[in-house]
Amino acid sequence: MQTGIKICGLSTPETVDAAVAAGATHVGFVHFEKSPRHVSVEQAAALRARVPREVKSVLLTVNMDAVSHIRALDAVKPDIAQAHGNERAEYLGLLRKNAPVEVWKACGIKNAQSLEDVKRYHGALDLILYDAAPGVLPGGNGLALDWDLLAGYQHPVPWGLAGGLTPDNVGDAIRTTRPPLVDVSSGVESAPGVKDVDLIRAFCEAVRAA
Ligand SMILES: O=C(O)c1ccccc1NCC(=O)[C@H](O)[C@H](O)COP(=O)(O)O
Repeated sequence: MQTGIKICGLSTPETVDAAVAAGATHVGFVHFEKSPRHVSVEQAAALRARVPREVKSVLLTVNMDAVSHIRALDAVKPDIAQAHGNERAEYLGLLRKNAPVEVWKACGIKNAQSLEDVKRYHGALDLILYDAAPGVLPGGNGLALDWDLLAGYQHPVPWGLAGGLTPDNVGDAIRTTRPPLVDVSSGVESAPGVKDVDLIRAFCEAVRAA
């Protein structure tokens, strides 16, 4: 099956259109003020409105209070809410009950124990996104996790691979871990927060060629 492609941290109409044209299956908007990719709820709603129905939109947040989060989801109307902080399973369950979205949880993977630790979320989410452990930011740091930890792992829930992926290494990542979905942010940027349409295209081509 073709690997899904999520281009995350898009903040301009041009790069959203480029990601869609390049064949991304998911586009992500980061609503987190400390991020160089931050967009306001209003900006995220305007970007989301450009996305055709066959491409899924993701609103990424970090440790937001539940009421503001549900309000933001209501305004942006993404297909998916991606929680990228220390949100608990109960919080994800609350979102699932109160917003008409899939709920994804990003988890930093340091070692084999991390894979055990994320089991606490099973049952409370629709997809788990394995990322590198947090760096300066909770995500979007361009850091890769140890792909060998995922090689041959029997995943109990739907999952995706994030962290340090680039057009040059995504083929190796796919061959090693066989992910249903890959997620990239800084690997398709010319500077933090500045997406590069040529890199977006190259990334999508590399995924399809893998
Ligand atoms: O991208 C950000 O700035 C960000 C900030 C806070 C939490 C998460 C963030 N991004 C998460 C993503 O979905 C990234 O695509 C994922 O962490 C991979 O990032 P990268 O290693 O830069 O490709």
